[in-house]
Parts: sequence; C-alpha cells; structure tokens
Amino acid sequence: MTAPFRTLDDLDVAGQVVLVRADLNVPMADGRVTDATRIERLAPTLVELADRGAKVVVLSHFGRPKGKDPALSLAPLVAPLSAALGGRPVGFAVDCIGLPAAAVIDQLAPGGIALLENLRFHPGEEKNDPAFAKALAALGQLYVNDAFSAAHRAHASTEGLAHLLPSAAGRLMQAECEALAKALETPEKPVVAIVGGSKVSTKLDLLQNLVTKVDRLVIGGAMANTLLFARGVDVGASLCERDMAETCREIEAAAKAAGCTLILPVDAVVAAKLAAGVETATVAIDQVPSDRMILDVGPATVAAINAQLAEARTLVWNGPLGAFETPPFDAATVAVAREAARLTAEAGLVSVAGGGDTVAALAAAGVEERLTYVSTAGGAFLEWLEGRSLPGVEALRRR
Ligand SMILES: Nc1ncnc2c1ncn2[C@@H]1O[C@H](COP(=O)(O)OP(=O)(O)OP(=O)(O)O)[C@@H](O)[C@H]1O
Ligand SMILES: O=C(O)[C@H](O)COP(=O)(O)O
Repeated sequence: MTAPFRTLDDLDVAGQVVLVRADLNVPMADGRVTDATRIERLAPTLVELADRGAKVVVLSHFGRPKGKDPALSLAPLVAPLSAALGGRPVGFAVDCIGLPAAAVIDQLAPGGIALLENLRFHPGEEKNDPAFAKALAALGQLYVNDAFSAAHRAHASTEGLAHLLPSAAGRLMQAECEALAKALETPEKPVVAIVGGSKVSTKLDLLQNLVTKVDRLVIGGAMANTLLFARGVDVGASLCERDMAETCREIEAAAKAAGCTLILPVDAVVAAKLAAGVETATVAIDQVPSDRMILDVGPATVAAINAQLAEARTLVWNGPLGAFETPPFDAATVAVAREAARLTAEAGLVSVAGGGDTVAALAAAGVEERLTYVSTAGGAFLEWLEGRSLPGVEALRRR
C-alpha cells in the first residue's frame, strides 16, 4: 500500500543537503538530558541519510524562548546527539538561517551531520513567516520532517518549509503515524484517557474534543488543579490557570453531553514548595491548605484510576500525574504506569502513551517497553487522537 505521504524511499539524497526537522525538545535538568528517547528515536533517520551520502542538517526548536535565550540554546544537544549516532561528529551553527548556518553547511562532506541553533530564536518560526521559511529553504535541496511530536504546530519549519522543497517523512514520523493508526484507529471500548502534565493553557482546549472520543477521562497533574478550581475547590498555592475556569465548565458540559465520565483527583500530596526532601502531607482534595501546592495525586486517586484501568480495553495517556522529576511526587505516575503495564501484559489492555516528559516518567517507572506503544508526541498525540489534521503531516501528503 502506498504511504499517504512521501518517505525516505522516495528521495535521492546522495550529495544533497537534506534539512531534517527533528524534535530535540527533550527533558533536561542542570544542563543534562534526563530522557534521550526523542534523540534515540530520531537517530535511524539521520544515520540512513548520512549513509546514503546526504549532507544532513538538523533543525529543531527547544522550549518556548522569548527571543534568543541562551538557556534554551541547542548547543548542549550536540554531544548527546553525537552519542546517539554512535559517536559520529556533529557540527553546530549558532544560527539556523543566514551566513552562520551556510558556513557550517558548506563544510559538510557527504555523510556529514550538523545541528543548527534553536528555530524559535526567530519569531518567524512560530508565525510560519514565509520569509523565514524561504531563508530555511535556501540552506538545502531536500526537506525531511521527522518531528511527529511537533507536527501539530503550523510553524515555518514544520509546515511552510515543506512546500518550498521536495519533502518526505522521516522514519520516526512514518513509524508514529503507522503505529498510532494501528493501535487507535478503531479502539476497543471502554477507552480511558489520562491527561496530566502542566501545559494547562494549550491542552485544556483539546479536552473539549477529546471527551467526544473517549469513554472516561482521568485528569491529573496541574491540569486537574485548574478543573478543580473551576468546580470551586480551593487548590491553595498550586499551579493553576485560574482564567481558564470558563473553558473548564465548557469541558464539563461537553463531557456530560458526550456521555464521557470525568475523573478528577479525590486526594493530593501537598507541600510548601516543589523541592526534594520537603515536608509533604496527603490530604483530601477539599482540604488543601492555602499555603500548600498540590504536587501529586494521592493514593485514593491512584486506586480510583487503577479501577478505571481494570475496566478499560484501551488506554491513552499524555502528561504525568504529578511533578514526577522530584520524588516523592513521582509516586502516583509510577504506580499507575506499572498497573497499566501489568494489565497490558495480563489482560490485553491496548495502552498508548506519549509526551516528552511522559516518556521520561514511564522510563523512570521502568515500563516504557511494556506498554503497547509509546509515542514521542504529547500535544500532537492528543490532537491526532481528537481526529484533528496535523499541519506537519498534511504538508507531506502526496499531491
Ligand atoms: N501538580 C503539578 N504541579 C506542577 N507541575 C506538574 C504537576 N503535575 C505535573 N507537573 C509537570 O508537568 C510536566 C509535564 O507536563 P507536559 O504537559 O509537558 O507533559 P509531556 O509529557 O512533556 O507532554 P508534551 O510532550 O506535550 O510536552 C512535568 O515537568 C511535571 O513536573
Ligand atoms: O514537547 C512537545 O510537545 C513538542 O516539542 C512541542 O512543543 P511545544 O508545545 O512548545 O510546541
């Protein structure tokens, strides 16, 4: 069956400069990558292109910089990327367009690889500015998008650029689309979704559609704090987008209309601040002290979630249930991840999880190999699940 979009099999790359849009927006702490999944899953595409004689130029965003923020430079990614490529040297350009980029690319021999600085240091990236897309296109002859996890963004490097050069999907993009379609095109019911994490403002909107696609929606992480606040629960000093209370009420109404059961935390692990070794307490969700932050869901909530999993035939999950990078706020995410893995092995649960930090959390729980499929995508995964077209994928479709 012909793939719906062009793949590396359709490109003649020898001697060509191939611009590869990757997603190197990986979890980091103290300047070090804490989960290299996205780098490791990108590597096969870069190795294949290099071995076929391409001059490989890697483009990516990192974080959400306001201007050229040195703390969000891609320079620290050169070494981990080289390591994932078996030690192949990786050049670095201090800008992703113009002379700094062209000078590094001109030094590349066939088979060489270089990484360009953070795309989002230029406002034209997120604006999908045609001039910025053209400046990127001027650097190469072919375009490969291997960033499924950024495909929900109609940005210059994920959408505009694909229309300016002969384009194709990378091996990771191809694998993500095929695996998600296989696992979730017609999911067996009941379908349970778990959505957590902290990208409240960008993900809350997704939930209004998601409730029409799943039978039960469990909400944890900082996402839950906002919905709880909208219900009138005092969430104390927790991370919460208080100005999204109306959106939350719309989600509740949409869930009711769709017959989707919303499951919110009934207890929480709270502390005065997010730090290791801080004093914690487990409280009922309506007993959060005003000077405390909800940093994980509590054991009663874990039991309620696992009860939902026991009845589920399909699980989709994006976003950790707590601030898992800082124990003990990883307890709920680890407990639910291990139960999901057990049910996948013993009860035939189809379990699909995705997201930069979610993958890291699953790895911390030791289950990233024991779910049905783990995607590198979070927001893009949710939007795919809703049935939304992903601009980065649509731009690759055969015309
Ligand atoms: N209660 C909470 N309070 C504060 N931060 C939280 C809480 N629960 C989870 N988090 C934070 O959420 C972050 C992950 O959220 P995010 O939505 O980015 O997930 P993700 O898997 O990376 O998805 P994506 O790939 O879409 O970014 C983690 O850094 C975690 O510490
Ligand atoms: O981590 C992700 O979900 C992707 O890298 C997209 O990042 P963004 O939400 O900042 O566009």
